[in-house]
Amino acid sequence: MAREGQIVLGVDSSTQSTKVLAVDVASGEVLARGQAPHTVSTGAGRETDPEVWWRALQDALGQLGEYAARADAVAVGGQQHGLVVLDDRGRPLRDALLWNDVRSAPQAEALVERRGAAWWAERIGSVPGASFTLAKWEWLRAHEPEAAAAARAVRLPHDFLTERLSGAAVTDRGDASGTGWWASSTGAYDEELLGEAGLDPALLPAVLGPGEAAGTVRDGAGVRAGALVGAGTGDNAAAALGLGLTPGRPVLSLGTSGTVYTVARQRPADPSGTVAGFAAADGGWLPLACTLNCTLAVDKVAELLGRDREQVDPGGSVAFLPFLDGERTPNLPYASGLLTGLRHDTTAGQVLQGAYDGAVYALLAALDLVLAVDGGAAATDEPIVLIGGGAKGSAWRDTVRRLSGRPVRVPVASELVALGAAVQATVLLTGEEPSAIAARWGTSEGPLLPALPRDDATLARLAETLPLAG
Ligand SMILES: Nc1ncnc2c1ncn2[C@@H]1O[C@H](COP(=O)(O)OP(=O)(O)O)[C@@H](O)[C@H]1O
Ligand SMILES: O=C(CO)[C@@H](O)[C@H](O)COP(=O)(O)O
Repeated sequence: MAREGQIVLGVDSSTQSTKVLAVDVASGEVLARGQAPHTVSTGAGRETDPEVWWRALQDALGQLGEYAARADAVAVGGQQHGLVVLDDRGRPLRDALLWNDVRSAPQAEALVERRGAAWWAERIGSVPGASFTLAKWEWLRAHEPEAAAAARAVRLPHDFLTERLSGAAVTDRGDASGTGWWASSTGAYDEELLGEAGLDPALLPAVLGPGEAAGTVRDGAGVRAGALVGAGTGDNAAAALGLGLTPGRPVLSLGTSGTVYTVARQRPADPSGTVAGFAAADGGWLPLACTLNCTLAVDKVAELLGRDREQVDPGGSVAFLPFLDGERTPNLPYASGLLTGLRHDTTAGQVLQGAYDGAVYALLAALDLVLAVDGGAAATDEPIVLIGGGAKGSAWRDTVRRLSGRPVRVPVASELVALGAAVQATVLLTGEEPSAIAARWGTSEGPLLPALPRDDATLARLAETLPLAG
């Protein structure tokens, strides 16, 4: 039972920033919020110093006024897959290799080649691509063997922060399932794969079950010492908790990454590699497809065109694949952007609309495969739940409606990842099911935008440029 006056903190440590919400446990009211930016390297790789995340967390906590010092529990949702290597005092040996760093593509290809995609899908639950932590570990072994050999702890981004808060070396099944070395078929680390990777299992965090606590906040960590600390989870799994997501309801998240997912009763095992078979934080499954080029790619195109991101024009004949960072879905890590179909009468606004269309096309093509995990695509009148920073934009909303032909629900509650972490923290206090907390807080309530007629002409133009199974 929720007690009057109890407060939880939910943290979202994602690619571009850390966001923290202070939430009233009884009502779900957001009492205060804080946000601080991260720096991500540019060029061939994508790296961030984990100390940047810790400083951003402290900065964001400092913006909560009295609430950090009054919190009863805290949990961290974090960007998935990133490789954090630490020395024996918990200090980063080098900057973290992030999920959107495609330098590890050759290592991912070699891993898949060695066992075959079907083996990975069946045993691990996902066919590893460049984003997976295992491919990053192999990249590190190949390019910086001294850093790999010096590692005394290997963590994911959210584990790193949970450990700084609580001193506990723990993770959860949701984020562990994005490593490539946690097998969804057994619910445990795959010691055979770890052996092949030369990675001592003793360097990895313990995997906590749903509802288990990591421990309590230690002195000087920026949150009331003694407050309970949740296991945390990956950011997409956290958002699913935050929404109280039920099987068959599709979510589309527009952030640095684009993701489409649902929760499923059946364990996903897609040998095509399009659908990652992640575990959900509450014990179920989280089939998910992820793109590398979403809001940042579209914002870059707007900048190149000298336009505001909302200045789009309808119509025209372009097909634009905005794969500026290489791409993960479809698996084209060496790709770059492609623009075709330009005419004398093409407007800059149509080119910008083309970038939105290309980004959303790649996501929607994967949606049917995501929904098929539980045995069939959901009814097309089932609304897509639209979240992430991009969901605030009209051009994004209209593009998803036009290319999906489905209604779209935009929850009023922004920051679903941080809210999901707050739900996980609340479980520690009240013992409720996460879905009951999300329902009590009304997290998925928001306007329902009606379906628009599906724009088959644009979809056909894109499919002609790049056919995608869907
Ligand atoms: N009002 C808005 N309209 C459209 N897009 C927005 C708006 N505000 C923020 N964004 C987009 O949201 C993105 C950040 O989304 P977010 O989900 O916070 O990212 P991440 O979780 O990956 O750090 C930015 O890249 C920006 O393009
Ligand atoms: O790699 C994935 C999912 O597999 C990404 O979704 C990351 O988890 C990063 O998320 P954002 O920073 O874009 O929220």
